[in-house]
Amino acid sequence: MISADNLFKGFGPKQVLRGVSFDVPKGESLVVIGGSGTGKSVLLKCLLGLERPDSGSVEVAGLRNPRPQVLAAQVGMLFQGAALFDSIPVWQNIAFRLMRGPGRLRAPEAKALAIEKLARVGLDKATADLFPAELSGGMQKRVGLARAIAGDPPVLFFDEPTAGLDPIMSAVINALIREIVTEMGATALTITHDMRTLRDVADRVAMLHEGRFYWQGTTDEALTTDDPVMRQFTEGRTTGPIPTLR
Ligand SMILES: Nc1ncnc2c1ncn2[C@@H]1O[C@H](COP(=O)(O)OP(=O)(O)OP(=O)(O)O)[C@@H](O)[C@H]1O
Repeated sequence: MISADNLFKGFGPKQVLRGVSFDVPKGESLVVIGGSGTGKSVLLKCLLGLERPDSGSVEVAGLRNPRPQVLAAQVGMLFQGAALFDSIPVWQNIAFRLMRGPGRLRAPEAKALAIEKLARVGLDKATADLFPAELSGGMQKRVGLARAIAGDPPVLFFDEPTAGLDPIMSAVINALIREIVTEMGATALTITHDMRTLRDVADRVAMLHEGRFYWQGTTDEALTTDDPVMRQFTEGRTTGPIPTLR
C-alpha cells in the first residue's frame, strides 16, 4: 500500500536517501524514526510526490511515483504544525478538498461531514464555526486529524503528530491516531522522534540511518533489540555509534 524500491534522492553533492526500500502492507501502521537531518521529511515528500526521486520508485495506494494532485483523494496527511488556513473557519478547513473538484460537496453537506469528523476527534459542534487562531495547539492537532480523515482515505501520513504538545495531549493524540487507523482499516506511515508515539501507534518500526532503512521490525522488537544504533536512539543516549554535537 505504501512502498519504496531502492529510492535515491540527493541535493547537489549531498546524498540524503541512498537506497531506501520498504513495503507497508494494507492495514498496517509503520512508524519511521531517525535522527535530525537523516531525511525523514525528504522521504515523506517523495512519497507524496512533492519531490522527484533521483532513481528508484515509490508506490502509494497503487499509484507509482504519483503526482500530488492525483494522490490527494487517496491520502490523508496530518502536518507537523497542523497547517490550517487561518482565514476560514474550522469546518471549511476540514472539508476543504471535498468542496472542490468533480463530485464536490455543497456547503451544508460539507459542514455536516466536518461536524461528524470533529466528533470523531473529540471536539464538539461549536468548534466548527471557530477560526484556527481561536484554538489551542492540541485542538488544532485534532482539527488537522479530522481534516486528514475527512475523505476516508485508504492511506494516512502523520508527520511528528505530537510535536509541541504536552505529554498528556500527546498521549491523547497518539491514542486517537491508533484508534482511527484501526477502525478505518487504513495503512499509515508516521514520522516521529517520540518514543510514546512509537509504542502507541506502530505495528512495525523502521529506522532511517545513513540514507537507508537501517533497521526494521515489530514494535516489541524495536523496544528490546540490542542493536547499538537502535538502542542509542530509543534510549536517547549521547554516546554510541550515532555521532552527536554537544
Ligand atoms: N530542498 C532541499 N534542498 C537542499 N537540501 C535539502 C532540501 N530538503 C532537504 N534537504 C537536506 O536533506 C537533509 C535531510 O533533511 P530532512 O528535512 O528530510 O531531515 P529530517 O530527518 O526530516 O530531520 P528533522 O528530524 O530534523 O526534521 C538535510 O541535510 C537537509 O538540509
